[in-house]
Amino acid sequence: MENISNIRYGALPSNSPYIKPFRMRYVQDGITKDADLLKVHDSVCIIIYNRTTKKLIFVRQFRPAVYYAAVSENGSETDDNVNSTKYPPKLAITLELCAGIVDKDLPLKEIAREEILEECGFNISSDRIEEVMTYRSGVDTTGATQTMFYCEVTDDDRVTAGGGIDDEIIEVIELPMDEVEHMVKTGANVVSPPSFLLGVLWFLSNKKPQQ
Ligand SMILES: Nc1ncnc2c1ncn2[C@@H]1O[C@H](COP(=O)(O)OP(=O)(O)O[C@H]2O[C@H](CO)[C@@H](O)[C@H](O)[C@H]2O)[C@@H](O)[C@H]1O
Repeated sequence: MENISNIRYGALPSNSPYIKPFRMRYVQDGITKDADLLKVHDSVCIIIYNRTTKKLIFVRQFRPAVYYAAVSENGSETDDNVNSTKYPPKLAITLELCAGIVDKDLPLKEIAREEILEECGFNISSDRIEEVMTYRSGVDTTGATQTMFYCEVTDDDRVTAGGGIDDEIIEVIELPMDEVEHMVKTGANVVSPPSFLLGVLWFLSNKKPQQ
C-alpha cells in the first residue's frame, strides 16, 4: 500500500467521472457574488461492529488528497516526483469508516451493503443495516449528502478478506473500544475524515456494549 512512486500533477480533465468544477453566480441582498464549486457524488458510510471480536471495523487506504495536503504543508506542493523518503506515503494512510460513492441507481442501504462486502468482506442482508443519519459531507465547495449506517456482524458473516474491488488497495482493521475512545478525546490528531469521528462518537453514545 505504501509503495507509491512517480507522482505527477496535472490539470483536471473536463470529463472526470468524479468531480465537476463550476462557478455559481447569484445575488444576495443586492450584492452579486460568485461561488466556486465542485459537483461530486453523494456517498454512504457504515459503522461496523464485530460482535465476535467486540471491535469496530474500519478501513485504511492511501489517500492522494491527504498526501498532497501533507506535502504542501511543507511547501513542496507543485513539485513532481515528490521525495517519498522525505514525505513517506504513510503520512496519507487514513483510518476511515467503510464508505462509498453513490454511483448506481440503487437504494442507499443496498449500496452500503455492497460496500460492507467489497471493502470489509462481510456478506449481510440489508435488513441488518440501520440508518443512522444524513448530513452534508461538505458545505463550502460541495454540498453533497452523506448517509451514515450502522451494522453488527460476526466472524461467521465473513466471506472474503475484503480489500475492495478492481485496483483498490484497502486494508481492513479491527480496533478495540479503548483505542477508538482515545481517537475522539480532546487533543486527538487523526488522519481521518470527520465521518470517522462522528461515527465513533455516535457508536460510543448509542451502541457501546456494557463491559
Ligand atoms: N476523486 C477521485 N479521483 C479518482 N478516482 C476516484 C475518485 N473518487 C473515487 N474514485 C474511484 O472510485 C473508487 C470507489 O470510491 P469509493 O466509492 O470507495 O469512495 P471513496 O472511498 O473514495 O470515498 C468514500 O469515503 C470518503 C471518506 O470516508 C468519503 O469522504 C466519500 O464521500 C466516500 O464516497 C475508488 O477506489 C477510486 O478508484
